[in-house]
Amino acid sequence: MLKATLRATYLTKLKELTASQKQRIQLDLYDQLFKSEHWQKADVIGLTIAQAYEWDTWPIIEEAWQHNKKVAVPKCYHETKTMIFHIIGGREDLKHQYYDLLEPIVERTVAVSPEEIDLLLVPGIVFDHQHYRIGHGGGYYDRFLKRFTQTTLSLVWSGQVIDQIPIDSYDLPVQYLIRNRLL
Ligand SMILES: Nc1nc2c(c(=O)[nH]1)N(C=O)[C@@H](CNc1ccc(C(=O)N[C@@H](CCC(=O)O)C(=O)O)cc1)CN2
Ligand SMILES: Nc1ncnc2c1ncn2[C@@H]1O[C@H](COP(=O)(O)OP(=O)(O)OP(=O)(O)O)[C@@H](O)[C@H]1O
Repeated sequence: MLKATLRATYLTKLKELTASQKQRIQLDLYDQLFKSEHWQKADVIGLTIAQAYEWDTWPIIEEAWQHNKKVAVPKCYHETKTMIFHIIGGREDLKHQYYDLLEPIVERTVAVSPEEIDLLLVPGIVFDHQHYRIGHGGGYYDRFLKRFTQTTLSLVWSGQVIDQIPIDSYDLPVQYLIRNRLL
């Protein structure tokens, strides 16, 4: 199946999860994440502010802050399809800038280089067993991952995993997947 077809099919699947199904999956994923060594040893976590059909990232952000970890969120530059992560200290550091995405306000926050992010949580719509992913199609993470040498991890529901994604030369897999245990 083509990437675009897979993206559309699985986006629909994610949007069709009921609130309670989604909550069960999320609690399981958060639990595994917070118990993982990757999380425990990371001081700076890179993640996005989730859209409605993505796994909510606010509980992750709150947990990070409670444990004195720093949270870095990307600002997109659509001309170059690149991202720069900024450390946010609260919701007031975010505003809607690019599409519907909440992004850091540049004047209020400090940018970090990729080397300063210990653990990058990579969003995605479909994944395969080799950890390749399909995102929203901007190629933002493909470009970012090319120069990212730290740990990458995605939170994945079993309904989002397929045998094989058709990969292109620029696609890069994530290092670790945390998959839900309960169905
Ligand atoms: N919550 C969240 N934030 C995120 C991402 C994400 O997946 N989730 N991203 C993950 O990468 C980046 C933003 N990715 C985006 C990817 C595509 C388009 C977009 O509008 N695409 C066009 C068509 C593609 C194109 O222009 O080439 C469209 O849908 O019309 C927007 C944002 C950074 N922030
Ligand atoms: N390293 C790169 N250099 C140049 N172009 C790239 C690179 N990576 C991806 N692209 C371009 O970005 C486009 C989108 O790639 P792809 O469909 O794999 O995005 P995606 O992984 O679904 O999206 P995202 O990474 O934003 O979540 C491709 O058409 C490709 O031409």
